[in-house]
Amino acid sequence: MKRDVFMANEYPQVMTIAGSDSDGSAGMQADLHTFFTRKVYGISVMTACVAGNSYGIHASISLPLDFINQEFADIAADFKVKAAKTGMLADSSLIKNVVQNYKEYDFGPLVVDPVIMTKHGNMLLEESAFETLRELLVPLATVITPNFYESEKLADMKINNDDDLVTAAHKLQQMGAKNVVAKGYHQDSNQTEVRDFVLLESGKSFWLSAPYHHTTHINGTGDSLSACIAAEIAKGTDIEQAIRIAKNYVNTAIWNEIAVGHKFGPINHWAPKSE
Ligand SMILES: Nc1ncnc2c1ncn2[C@@H]1O[C@H](COP(=O)(O)OP(=O)(O)OP(=O)(O)O)[C@@H](O)[C@H]1O
Ligand SMILES: Cc1ncc(COP(=O)(O)O)c(N)n1
Repeated sequence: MKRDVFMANEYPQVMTIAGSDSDGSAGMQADLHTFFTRKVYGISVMTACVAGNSYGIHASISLPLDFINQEFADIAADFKVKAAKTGMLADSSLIKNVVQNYKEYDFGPLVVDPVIMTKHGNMLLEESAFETLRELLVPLATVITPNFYESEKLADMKINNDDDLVTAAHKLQQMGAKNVVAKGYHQDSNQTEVRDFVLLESGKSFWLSAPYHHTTHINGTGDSLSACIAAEIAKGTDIEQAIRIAKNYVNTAIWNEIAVGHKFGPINHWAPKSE
């Protein structure tokens, strides 16, 4: 039987630094589903774990900082990570620890998904850590992907319309994030469209819009969007194209629902065509 030999550069290595979500729909599990279907090799630094299911999150713990340091050291000693993303970082000490490790090793461009609260209202980051997030992590972001609520918190302003979202994106860029994907509001059952505002390092900006899908299966959309951007960057795709590919990827995964869980379900990572 002929054996195929896959060269190292055919499978770029991408790292998620995130929390585990036991129901598989969001967090690190959504990142790894995304990496797998985008044909990159997924590596994971687990920071925290939440226990939950499609009804909600019921418990949460952070992993010891020494253990997280060891995860980073082991990965750096053996792998060539081409890009990474962050997800749930729980508190200020964890953010500082991740930032310190990221500065110590070379893990390539960083996509920051500034996870603060799930779309069902569970807080995944302590309020006292918002300032640490702004000061230490935002400036490391090659791309930052806040949802509507996270843009309000990080930019410290109320967002009532498109102009406000644009202002918030500029504020995040002034804080040091190179490229910003400020995701628009999508909780209104009367809306027909979702719109995300993209502000690139060059100053170019544009809106990415898609039809609004009425569904309860949107857990992990933000995780998957940021993971797909990191996967594309690792493959060498330019930032604008990586963002466009990721938006299409998530959109297709939302529109092709799978019946998993009884309440708020996952998106379908198999639906988008993989390249
Ligand atoms: N119901 C929907 N219909 C169409 N697109 C959607 C819907 N919900 C989310 N999206 C899209 O999914 C992408 C992820 O955005 P979202 O605001 O859900 O991120 P998030 O809140 O960070 O997600 P997460 O819940 O994983 O933290 C955005 O491009 C958004 O427009
Ligand atoms: C560990 C972890 N990280 C991130 C999310 C985002 O959640 P959602 O998609 O429900 O907003 C989550 N539920 N769990």
